[in-house]
Amino acid sequence: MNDMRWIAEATCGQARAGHLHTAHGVVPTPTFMPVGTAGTVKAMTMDAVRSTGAGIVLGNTYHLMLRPGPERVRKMGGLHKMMDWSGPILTDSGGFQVMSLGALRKLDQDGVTFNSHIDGSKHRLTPEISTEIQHALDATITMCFDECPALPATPERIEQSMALSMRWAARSREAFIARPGYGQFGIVQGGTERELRERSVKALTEIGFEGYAIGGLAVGEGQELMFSTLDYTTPLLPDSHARYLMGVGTPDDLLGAVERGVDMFDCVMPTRAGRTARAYTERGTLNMRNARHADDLRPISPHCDCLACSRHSRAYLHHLFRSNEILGPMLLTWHNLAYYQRLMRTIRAAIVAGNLPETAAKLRADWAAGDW
Ligand SMILES: CO[C@@H]1O[C@H](CNc2nc3cc4c(=O)[nH]c(N)nc4cc3[nH]2)[C@@H](O)[C@H]1O
Ligand SMILES: [Zn+2]
Repeated sequence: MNDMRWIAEATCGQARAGHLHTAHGVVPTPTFMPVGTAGTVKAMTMDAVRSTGAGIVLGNTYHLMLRPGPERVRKMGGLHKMMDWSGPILTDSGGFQVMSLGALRKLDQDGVTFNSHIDGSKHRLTPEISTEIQHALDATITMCFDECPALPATPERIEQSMALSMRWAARSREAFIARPGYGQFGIVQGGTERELRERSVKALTEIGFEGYAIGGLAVGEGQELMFSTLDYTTPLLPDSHARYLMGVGTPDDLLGAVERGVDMFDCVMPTRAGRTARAYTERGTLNMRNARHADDLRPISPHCDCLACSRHSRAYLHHLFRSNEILGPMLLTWHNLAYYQRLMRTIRAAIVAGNLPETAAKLRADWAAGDW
């Protein structure tokens, strides 16, 4: 097999459908990656994740390096065997998690020194260390080690941070060990500053990667600014490579980002919502703790084949969450991930059929129509 590659199948406006060919299998895009932060998609067995139709999952270098640690992951046969997932795994590089999780951290030109949020122990991440850990984890897709500046930030701060991330991208690429079917993605930075985004894309495409991520977004800037940043950033990226929008998003975010040329997504929303009684459906979201569900014998969604919808009722989910039963978060996480995968399949089919505008209008109308 050659290096990992994304092969286009169809376009509809800026939107693209294609396949990501990897050493661990082929993934149809657009695709949504369930978040498996610490080597588990929270509240899900991997059989359940597979049943939703997920093709690729995400892991986090930051969490896995702290616990169980790369050496123990290796002793368990590597991340794929440890998790019971033979498909592709994309690992984030740790910088974002350090900045958003690490209690105490010191950023310097060479990397980041931080104390574990678990036990306070001292650790260091650099482009080389992060890339080596991702290699030890046998990540199918390795992410560059970057710095994602917290917003709001001055254009000067964004520019300094982007320039640092581009230097770190070159060092990450230098440390990457190329293997057939494996790849490394560069991460575009530059906040919501058009000229900085353009410079970042130029720097990354001159280095050359198997795919490109758009970072520095979904950090509180809001959907309008995220979309306007995508409007001028995705068209600058090579048509022949996969594009991954990090940390996004709601169903409406996913649809709008696919319309702007994005192929890959990851977000904690469907799994986090599943644990907090929030159900995603074709008609918007439901709070399963709400008393109005107490006697409702209908499934969460009539269009869903997940275990919650095929075997149980809204009344049962309501009962489970009111009783704080562990089965509640399990079933609702399963449902939310099944909904996200069904949504991506619907969007993908519309791109291939050439009717994404009509399908998008129907999706938005249904979300606005409210519960059945
Ligand atoms: C605002 O909600 C919080 O934010 C996260 C989602 N938003 C997000 N933006 C990201 C940007 C980057 C980046 O620039 N670089 C790297 N390496 N990884 C990233 C990961 C990201 N995730 C969720 O954790 C959620 O809790
Ligand atoms: Zn369901």
